[in-house]
Amino acid sequence: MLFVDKKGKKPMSEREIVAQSLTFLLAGYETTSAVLAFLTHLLARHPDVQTRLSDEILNKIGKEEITYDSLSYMPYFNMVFDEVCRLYPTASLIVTRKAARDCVYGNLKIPAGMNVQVDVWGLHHDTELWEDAKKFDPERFSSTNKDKIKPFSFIPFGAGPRSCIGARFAMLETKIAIVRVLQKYRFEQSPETKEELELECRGAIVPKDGVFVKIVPKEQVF
Ligand code: HEM
Repeated sequence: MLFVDKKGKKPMSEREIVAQSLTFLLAGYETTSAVLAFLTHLLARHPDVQTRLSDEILNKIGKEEITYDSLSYMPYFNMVFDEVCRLYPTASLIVTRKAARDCVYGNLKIPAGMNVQVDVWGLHHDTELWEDAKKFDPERFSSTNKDKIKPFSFIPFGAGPRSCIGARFAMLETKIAIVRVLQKYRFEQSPETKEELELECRGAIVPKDGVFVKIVPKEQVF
């Protein structure tokens, strides 16, 4: 990537390399770290979910080294990850588009050239789309329930040709981090653990004062 293009001809300029690196750092760092923070908080608050996730890790990986293959089939992890991204779509403010032509939706006119922002947060918390929308419930994404989700009502990584290029990578990073910890420890609530997190927007939507949980060694380290 650094020195030649796909056909092995024109090298990337230094400016292009810096731009790509910055995009990956900015788009990829804060978003994933926020998801990890939200996930940690929710696991501490929902020990039943954490136990099921730990059991999946124990069954699929146990004390073995993590590999790409061992991470690829973890259906419960995927459900938990999706539900965290539904409740806390950290990058919901960057899903924007410029109208290519005049459009009319009901009473709303959108002239060509207008910038439009998709209200991802609103979609993910809409009580007409999600039953008990505030509840953390990974079962919404089980193989039987998933089909009931309306198209485009769940878009933590955006949608279409300009959707997040790092979505699979983000999921993989999150899995590696969480599997590593849950192989040996569990998350528990501490006196500082908040019931409702305060949020702030720093490009990504993040927990305002971080999250507080206890990390306790498992009695039986496997
Ligand atoms: C959980 C973590 C992440 C979330 C929630 C997230 C979310 C998003 C969203 C919502 C968009 C806009 C998509 C659209 O407008 O339709 C986006 C774009 C993008 N993301 Fe991510 N992202 C994450 C992680 C990453 C990672 C790890 C990378 C790279 C290593 C990355 C690189 C990018 C890039 C380059 C774009 C711009 C794509 C384009 O304009 O074509 N993201 N991301």
